[in-house]
Amino acid sequence: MRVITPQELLRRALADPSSPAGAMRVPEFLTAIPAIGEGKRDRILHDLEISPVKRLGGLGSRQREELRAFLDARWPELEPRGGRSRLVVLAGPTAVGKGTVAAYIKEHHPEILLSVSATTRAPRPGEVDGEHYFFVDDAEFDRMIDDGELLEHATVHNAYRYGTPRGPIEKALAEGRTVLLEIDLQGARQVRDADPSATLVFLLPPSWDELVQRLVGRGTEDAPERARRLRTAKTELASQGEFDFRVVNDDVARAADEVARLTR
Ligand SMILES: Nc1nc2c(ncn2[C@@H]2O[C@H](COP(=O)(O)OP(=O)(O)O)[C@@H](O)[C@H]2O)c(=O)[nH]1
Ligand SMILES: Nc1ncnc2c1ncn2[C@@H]1O[C@H](COP(=O)(O)OP(=O)(O)O)[C@@H](O)[C@H]1O
Repeated sequence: MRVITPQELLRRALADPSSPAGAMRVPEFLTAIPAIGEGKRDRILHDLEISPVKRLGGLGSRQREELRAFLDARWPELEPRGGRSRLVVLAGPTAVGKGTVAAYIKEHHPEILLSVSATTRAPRPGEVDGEHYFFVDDAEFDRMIDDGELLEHATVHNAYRYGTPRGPIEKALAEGRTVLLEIDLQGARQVRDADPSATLVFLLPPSWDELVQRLVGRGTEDAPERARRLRTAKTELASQGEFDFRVVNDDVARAADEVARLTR
């Protein structure tokens, strides 16, 4: 049987406060950890300013951060996140807001590395090489594949090629950082095959109509291209069951924080 680490228990409690883990009182949680007796338990509660009647699922954001930091500092040797690697994939249908949510995470959770992909498409106005994408030509993209530099790659929307450079990810993971990949469904499947312990998150629109509104509102595709993408979106939505977590992008900040929380 796999032992559930305190970190994993806390993660479950925060992901679903109505779960058994969420209903657990903090003192009970602490004393369930080997090496924490009643004296130590009371000192921790006092230091972290957590009331003994608090349940894990009811912790405020500052308290949960402090509790997590405390656990991480105390048990750095524990395997992170109950056997899952810190490689996290964010996928979802066109215009659901993947780019927007990923940009929010990059700004508000600087501890998470947002992977920069290579692509054969041309830069759009304002896009910076090496920051938004590594813009390469077909020959260079082929070379990267041949030299094994890409963790995954795919042709997206039947147009350009996109791929995830392996080097920066391996370096960040080795440093214990979380790495977020914002890639398409084909790429998500390749990552899962390459690393079954990766965490796959599927971003959902609040409704189909809202998805259509976002695609139209963005104004970056003409009508035939929008129709084509919406057809693809239907098949992509049907694959959401392959993912470990589903997050509804109703509000950017809320959805981004939920994704960031799942990655801990
Ligand atoms: N497989 C894969 N897909 C990627 C990668 N980088 C970006 N994508 C996907 O490529 C698609 C097109 O991205 P982009 O050119 O920025 O245009 P967008 O449609 O406006 O987001 C999006 O669905 C991204 O998720 C990558 O490295 N690998
Ligand atoms: N939670 C949200 N509420 C309203 N509009 C959103 C939300 N998230 C994203 N959008 C808007 O939807 C459009 C598509 O978002 P984008 O990030 O480009 O999608 P994707 O990367 O999934 O194709 C953009 O115009 C963006 O501003």
